[in-house]
Amino acid sequence: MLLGTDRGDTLEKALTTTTTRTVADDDLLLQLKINYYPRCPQPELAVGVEAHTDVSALSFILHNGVPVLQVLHGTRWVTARHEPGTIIVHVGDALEILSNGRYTSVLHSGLVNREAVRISWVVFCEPPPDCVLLHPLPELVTEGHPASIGVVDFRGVAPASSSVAIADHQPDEVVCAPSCLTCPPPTAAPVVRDLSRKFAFILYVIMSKSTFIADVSVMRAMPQEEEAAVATTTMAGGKVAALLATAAALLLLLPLALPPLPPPPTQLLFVPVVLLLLVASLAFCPAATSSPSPMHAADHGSFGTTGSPHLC
Ligand SMILES: O=C(O)CCC(=O)C(=O)O
Ligand SMILES: [Fe+2]
Repeated sequence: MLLGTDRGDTLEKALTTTTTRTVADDDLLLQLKINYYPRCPQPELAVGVEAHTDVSALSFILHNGVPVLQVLHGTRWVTARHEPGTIIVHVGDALEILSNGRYTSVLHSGLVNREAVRISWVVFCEPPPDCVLLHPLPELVTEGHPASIGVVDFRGVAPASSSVAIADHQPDEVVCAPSCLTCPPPTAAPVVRDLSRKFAFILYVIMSKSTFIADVSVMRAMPQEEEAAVATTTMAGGKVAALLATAAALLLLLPLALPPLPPPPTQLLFVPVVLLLLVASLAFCPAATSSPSPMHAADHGSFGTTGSPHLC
């Protein structure tokens, strides 16, 4: 034991002696808590587990090696070493009290990682929750080392004079890594991607409809004999419009293929809008002067080249 065999026995006895009875060694409570820290795209904005000390005597942390555990060392937060195949052991509040501050309970917190999920299995070794009263061991209270704290109820009702933070979970509390975990709200990227998707769809529908509407209007406006030529022209124009519409849709869909970070390519939205305007102008505002002959209509190649003043 940490304080030597004799004191170890004394500590153990203190941990298992209640106000009403003396309990056996195996009455020491071992509580298992499993923490799951999801990946987080912006770890600097998130907290996995807030800074706290464990109320236990000792905590044993089995971890999957993702180094997120922070420990206050003097005045600096340092990342605890996460050696593969090792466990991390924390001194908790109960041991700090019993040892009269010779061991100090570790203030620690958990961050989250951008790339990796962190999982930890923590075993808290604690006195039985019912009615154990903790106080510094008399052997460790001397003139030069007065009691750092009076008697405290392990349930966490620490007297005001207590220098020890009775923090973290209570023995019978349902522990809560996920609810302690706060990940920042989604960045704008997914929102923009979602908008892009909707916008692309709407745009595509508008494009196909406008092509269709233009075609029908053209047909209505044309004399019978020009219909065949105009149909050819419209088809050629329709192809250009369809191409432009597809390009616009592709540009809008592009953000979907991009990773969630870095920042959203908002400016991309302008390109399809310009294309849309271009197509619209081709569709609805053909050059007023162009009056293609049946022979050359197809050569103009511009969408909706009808020469019809009705459309513009
Ligand atoms: O996940 C860890 O390494 C620490 C978890 C912790 O501090 C706790 O559960 O009390
Ligand atoms: Fe902890």
